[in-house]
Amino acid sequence: MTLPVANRREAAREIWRLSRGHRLRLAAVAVVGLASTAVDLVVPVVIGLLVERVQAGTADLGTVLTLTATMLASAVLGAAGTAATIVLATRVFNHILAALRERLVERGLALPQHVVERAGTGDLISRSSDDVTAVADAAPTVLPAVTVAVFTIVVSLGGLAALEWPYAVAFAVVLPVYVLALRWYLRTGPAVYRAERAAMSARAQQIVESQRGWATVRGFGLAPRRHQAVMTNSWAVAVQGLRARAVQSMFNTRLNLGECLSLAAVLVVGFFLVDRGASTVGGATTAMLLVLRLLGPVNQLMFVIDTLQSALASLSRMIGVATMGAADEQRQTGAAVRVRDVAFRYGDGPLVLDGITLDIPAGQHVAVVGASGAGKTTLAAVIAGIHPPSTGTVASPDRTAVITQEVHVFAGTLRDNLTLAAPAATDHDLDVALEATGILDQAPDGLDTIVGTGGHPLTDAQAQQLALARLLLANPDLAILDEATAEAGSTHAGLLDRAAEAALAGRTGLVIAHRLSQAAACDHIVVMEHGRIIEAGTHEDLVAAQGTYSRLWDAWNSTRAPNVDSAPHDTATAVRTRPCSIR
Ligand SMILES: Nc1ncnc2c1ncn2[C@@H]1O[C@H](COP(=O)(O)OP(=O)(O)OP(=O)(O)O)[C@@H](O)[C@H]1O
Repeated sequence: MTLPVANRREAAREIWRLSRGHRLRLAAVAVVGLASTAVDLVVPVVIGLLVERVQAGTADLGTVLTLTATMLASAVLGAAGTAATIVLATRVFNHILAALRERLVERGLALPQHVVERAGTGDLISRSSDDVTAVADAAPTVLPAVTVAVFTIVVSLGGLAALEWPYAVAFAVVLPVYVLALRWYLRTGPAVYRAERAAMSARAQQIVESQRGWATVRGFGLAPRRHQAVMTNSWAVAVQGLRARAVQSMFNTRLNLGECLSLAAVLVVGFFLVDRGASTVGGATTAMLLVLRLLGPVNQLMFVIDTLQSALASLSRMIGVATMGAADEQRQTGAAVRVRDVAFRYGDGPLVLDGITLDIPAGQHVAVVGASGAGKTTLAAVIAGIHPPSTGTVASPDRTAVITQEVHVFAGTLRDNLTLAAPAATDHDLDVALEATGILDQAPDGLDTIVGTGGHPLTDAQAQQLALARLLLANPDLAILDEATAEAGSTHAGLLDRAAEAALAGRTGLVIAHRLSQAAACDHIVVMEHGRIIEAGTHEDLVAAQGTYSRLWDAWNSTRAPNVDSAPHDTATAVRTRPCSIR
């Protein structure tokens, strides 16, 4: 599933909305642009006059100098006006584009994780980089060019008609050639540009994935395969780029044909008019110059439409994300969790969760146990809102924190690492959290202890404690501990269990329990097998029921050493990696 692309109407509506507050400036861009174009058109008229005077033998030095000065003045004024138009337009569009980019980034960051995962982060990155650049490059030239071209066409056609109507007709007869060229281009161009952009997105995705997973790529010797994939994508970009350039050149050929036909038409008409005395040579000269003057902006308009098409394709992709609904599929329920008849499958794969119904009342702690692959982590992810259920409904607290085995320690002080979760927390708050999770006495410089790369080394268990302290500070309504203490050795397991207990106290909790002592400490336990809940109840109920849990409990008791924390992990082995996330 890719991220959405806005259609033309949605894009226009969003641009109009973003232009609020800049409309006066936009009007100024149009006025200055139109005025400078009008001034530019003085030149052909003056040259025609000059030709007439020379032909009539009335062109004295004074007349020539006056007309030349008029032409120079209009050329300078026209150039200044065009420059002013470009500066004004650039400013206005930069403001609009900045607002759009902000919205894009804001929406992109707020997108549910599963949406980004399915679409690929490369697509999102490409939209906020390649597409923004494409639009930014196009914006300052498009508006002035369109304004100038439209005005020039209207004024020049009016001028031709005022000279002699057949001139205007001669040009108008050729206009369908341009219209047909444009229609062909608009039909062909956008799809080619979109394909080019999509290929660029796919390439970005491949590169991002290879860079992010470099450790895996190296570890499994996947470099040649990744390299091949990037090569294939780069080739696709090149092929799509060639197709786009081919379309451009076919368009140019059609424009050249239009240019040639319009000049020929006006020349032929001019010849007949002058021959019959219906027009002067000066008039015919002005007509030809007006047509020549027209061709520039007409071609410019066509070329801008080319850029415009490309920019619009990018703009539609940006607006598609910027206007994505903020709706979170999950319903919120205060601090309780309600799961109803949930089924889930990864892509087109088999059902991984099937008919799951579960209630976690506010403030209660539920443990999930089961063999590896039973679906425990998937259930936690569905409840956390990381994956939407395939069918059924999930209602869970808005503020949910998930801790997995993979905890990231940022380079910096313990204080830096903790204030990530609660920027407004005081040192006292941080100390309390560190103390509750038992890490404070292991930090030589207290909150100022430097950790992360090059700093005081933290064991995996200490990193877990740090994550639990962050969770305490973030103070979510629901804490999901997915294998948070699974890998702790005998010395640390007790510490981690106590840290987890402190982190869960006073909030709703879902614990993927690997040591059954963890499960026994919870209010309620569900046992999963092949994506289904096969048993549920309190520890005592389940032990008394003599079912799967009871067998697991006996096995676990028989293998554990006198120190309960030294027991092996008995219900699951695989470790899933997902960063601690707080919604
Ligand atoms: N991203 C994924 N894409 C496809 N299948 C997946 C994915 N993640 C998990 N699975 C499959 O879903 C099933 C349930 O996996 P899950 O990790 O939820 O089980 P688990 O009970 O948490 O196991 P463990 O304790 O080993 O983590 C397994 O068959 C697993 O292979």
